[in-house]
Order: sequence, then C-alpha cells, then structure tokens
Amino acid sequence: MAATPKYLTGDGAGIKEFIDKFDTFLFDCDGVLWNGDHVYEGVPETISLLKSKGKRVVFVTNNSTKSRQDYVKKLEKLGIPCDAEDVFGSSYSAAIYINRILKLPPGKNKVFAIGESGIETELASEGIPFIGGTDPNFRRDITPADFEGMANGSILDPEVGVVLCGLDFHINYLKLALGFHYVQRGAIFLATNADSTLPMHHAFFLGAGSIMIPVANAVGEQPTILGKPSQAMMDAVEGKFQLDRAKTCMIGDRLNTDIKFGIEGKLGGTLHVLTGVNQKADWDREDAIAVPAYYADKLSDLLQGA
Ligand SMILES: O=C(O)[C@H](O)[C@H](O)COP(=O)(O)O
Ligand SMILES: [Mg+2]
Repeated sequence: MAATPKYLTGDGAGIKEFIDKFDTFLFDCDGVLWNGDHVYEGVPETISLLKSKGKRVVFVTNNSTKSRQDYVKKLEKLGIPCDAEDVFGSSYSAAIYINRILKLPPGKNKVFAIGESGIETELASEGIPFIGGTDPNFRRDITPADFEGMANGSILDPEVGVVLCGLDFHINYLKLALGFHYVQRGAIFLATNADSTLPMHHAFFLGAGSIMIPVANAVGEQPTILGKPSQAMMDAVEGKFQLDRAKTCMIGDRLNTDIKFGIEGKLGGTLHVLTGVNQKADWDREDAIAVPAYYADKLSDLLQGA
C-alpha cells in the first residue's frame, strides 16, 4: 500500500519544505494550469514564485492539438511567459519517437495522422511526411468510391507506414476507416495519448483516448501510447532537460497519466491537484491506479510557501 499522500493546502511550512525538495517541476496543463482558456486564479503567480526560487519549470502536456509554439502563445496570453524549449507535448513526443526511435524505411515513412494542427506542426518539425490531419479533403462524408478505393487499396498511399491518432475535433467515418485500413495493411498503430476525457468549459468532453477506440476495436490491437504515462516520453524529457529525477516533481490532475508517469519514472515526488479530472476519492481506495506523494486543492496553494 502506498504511503498516505501529504496534504499541502493550508500548511505553509509543509509547502516551503515541498518546494525546497525539488529543482525541477514538470507541469501538466489541462486541469492544473487552466480549464480550456480559463486560467485558474493564482497560477501565473505560482509559476513565477517557483522561477524566483531558481526552480526549473517544464510544461508536459498530453494535449496533442497544439504544438510547442502554440503552447507558448497560450501560456503567454494567460500570463505565464515561457519558451518553446520549456514545453513538451504528446505530439512532439510522438514525432521524436517516429523520427529517432522507429527509423522507418524509405518509402514507408509517411504518417496518416488523425488529429489537429499540433500533430502536423510537430511531425513537420522532425521532417516526417504526413497526410490527414487538418486536410479538408478528409473532413467530408465517405463516398462509395472511398469504400471501393480502400477495399482494393487504390486510394491508399503506399508510403504510409504509421497511423498516429490524437485528439481530433473533426473525427468522422472516413478518417477512422482509413486508419483501420492502413493498420490492417501493416502500418504501425500509435497514439499521442489515451486520456479518456478533456476538461474544458468546466465540464468534460471526449479525449484523445476516446477518439482512437473505433480503430483499436476494429483492428483488435491497442496503439503504442507516446504521451503520459509512457516512459518513452519520460526518457525523452529526461534527455532533453538533463533531469535529476530524484529532484524532479510531476504536478498533475489525472492519476492514470500524470501521477502514474511520475511514479513509474521514479521521480522524487508527485503532486495531485484537485482542479481537474481526478479527486481524492480516486486514490483513497484499495485499487487506486496511482497514489500521489502530495496533494493540494489547487496549484495556487503553493503560494503559501513563498
Ligand atoms: O484528451 C486529451 O488529449 C487530454 O484530455 C488533454 O488534452 C490532456 O492534456 P494535459 O492534461 O496532459 O495537459
Ligand atoms: Mg491534465
């Protein structure tokens, strides 16, 4: 049984001790910093407090819809200045994996992407050719010619060697059918992340993990996940930021991604904030998927450690 998480809210001394324990904080974004475009109160001040104490702050998000550059713009707009170098998203993680780990053979190195512009930008940043994504040719009803062309392979691009599925706000039968046919013909099945829901507008919506299910169900296999809690992502983050894992803390709102990511990555600590997907009852149970080392009502409670 994991140790009982330490509750930080209201305990100024405990918060100061918590902050002093680490030199790097990996921040999840959705549900920790903000809900959609609504930044939680006190978050910008909390990030600047940590930076004023010489702490390194890295944003590690499973949201595949935005590139690192998109995140810099969103963070700055919400009062959290940062560089693209400080952001590590699931689309970037997938692009690194495809380009530097998979090493696809020439002629089979194209990606069929189900997702938004973030996936396209990050694949392009690693020089990976792709089709799909936000291409309007795929945002339409399937036609009889499409069925015929998939069945006989005539409309399938022979260079596609990977199907990469992320969060796609324009999902449809045509894209799912193409993903299924590419995987059936041997393409490697990858997903940016498997989050079941996306916190937005103070409610929950379908997450990337709920978009890829039709393809996974049809092909009868689960994709390799490249976002949290994947340790391929942790290894890439460690390599890029030269982390001292013992002095690194993961701060997140979702147990099966953020907290699991930190625990399996053997980080020095994990902090669960209750503003996003999971609540205390989700880890205060025998069969909890992950139990954090610390928890707080909201991120800005760390301001008590100033
Ligand atoms: O469905 C998704 O892709 C996720 O809910 C989402 O975007 C998670 O982002 P994070 O909490 O990792 O910033
Ligand atoms: Mg989150």
